[in-house]
Amino acid sequence: MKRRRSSRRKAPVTRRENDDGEGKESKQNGRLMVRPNNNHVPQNYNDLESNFPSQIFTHMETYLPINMLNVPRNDKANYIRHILNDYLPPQQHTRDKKRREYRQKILSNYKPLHKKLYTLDPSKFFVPTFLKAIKKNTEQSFRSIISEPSPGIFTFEMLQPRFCELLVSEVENFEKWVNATKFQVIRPSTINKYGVVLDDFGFQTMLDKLMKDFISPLSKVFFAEIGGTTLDSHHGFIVEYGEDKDIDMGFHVDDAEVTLNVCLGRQFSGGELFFRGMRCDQHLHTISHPEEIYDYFHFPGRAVLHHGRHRHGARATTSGNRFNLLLWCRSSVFRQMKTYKTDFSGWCGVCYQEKKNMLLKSIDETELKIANRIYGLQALSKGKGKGKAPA
Ligand SMILES: O=C(O)CCC(=O)C(=O)O
Ligand SMILES: [Fe+2]
Repeated sequence: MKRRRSSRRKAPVTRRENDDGEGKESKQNGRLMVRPNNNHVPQNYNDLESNFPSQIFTHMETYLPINMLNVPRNDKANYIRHILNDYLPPQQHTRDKKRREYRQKILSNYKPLHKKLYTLDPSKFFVPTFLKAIKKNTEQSFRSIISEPSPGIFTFEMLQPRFCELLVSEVENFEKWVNATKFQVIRPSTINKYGVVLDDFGFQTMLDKLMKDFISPLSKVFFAEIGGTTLDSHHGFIVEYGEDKDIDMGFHVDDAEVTLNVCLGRQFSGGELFFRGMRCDQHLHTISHPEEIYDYFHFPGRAVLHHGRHRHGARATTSGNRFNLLLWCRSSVFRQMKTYKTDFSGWCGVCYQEKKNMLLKSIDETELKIANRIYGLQALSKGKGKGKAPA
């Protein structure tokens, strides 16, 4: 089974070298206070060009030493950036810089076909049922539009047909530009030969809003245990299938905590998603149980929301063309916490079974101990009875 990775970044699943590395590394560049200064109102860093989400800067500002709290914003940003950079391996600095340059090259040369797609307009993008449920923002309102045909797989009507049509034509226009200019385009992941990364040609802000305002409310309810409450970055792309495109997608897990997958059309047959249960890293290659087997048929405008570690693949698109919008939503907090954990019984099918078996074993052992004890006591009292002198 493959682990799908975007060509943009590797899944940071490796454990940090030493547990108190934070303090040691930070000392070289700057210190943070142990507790935040709750009286200080931090500044907004939304417009900052950085490898890290802007909220991290706002959050970390409250931990700055007192003499740093009121210096110019740029100085604070640099101070924080230095500390954060200690956590990035040097190769990633270079990788991120290259990616920024790559994006800049596209942005200054590619002319969008439908500019209105680049700013999220809920009334034009989403179907009314979806909008209404998100506005209400309750588990009940979500459940009224969502079905869960198999545990952890949520499906619902999401995108308007017109929006799907326009997005597909924008993607085709981008592909046309790539071909005409012979631009060396980076595909969405290590597996795709076709498809485009939306974040690379201007959709970053729109997709960020999509994640924050429309996917996070759902993931907070349905994926709280796997980082759904703290989504803070994304990788957004389009996959393209058909005779002259990718045919299918092998069995894999996504480099995401929560994956949104919406079919944009057009006409096609085949292309079903097959799911085979959620697994942690350690149990990625274990067999599936019958109750974990589920096949999903794509339908234009309809979304599937699932855990990134829910093993899946896509069967061959046997005729026509299929375009799907994928948003891999990630949580840096969850990933950091995950490195200190070994038990994922809350969602990994095998961890769950192992924990259950251990529990059953310990119940059996306790019962045996109790039985032995009772038996011992009975034997003792019988023995005492025997030893009694007859009256
Ligand atoms: O083709 C699909 O619908 C699934 C694509 C997918 O799983 C992915 O891109 O990670
Ligand atoms: Fe996937």
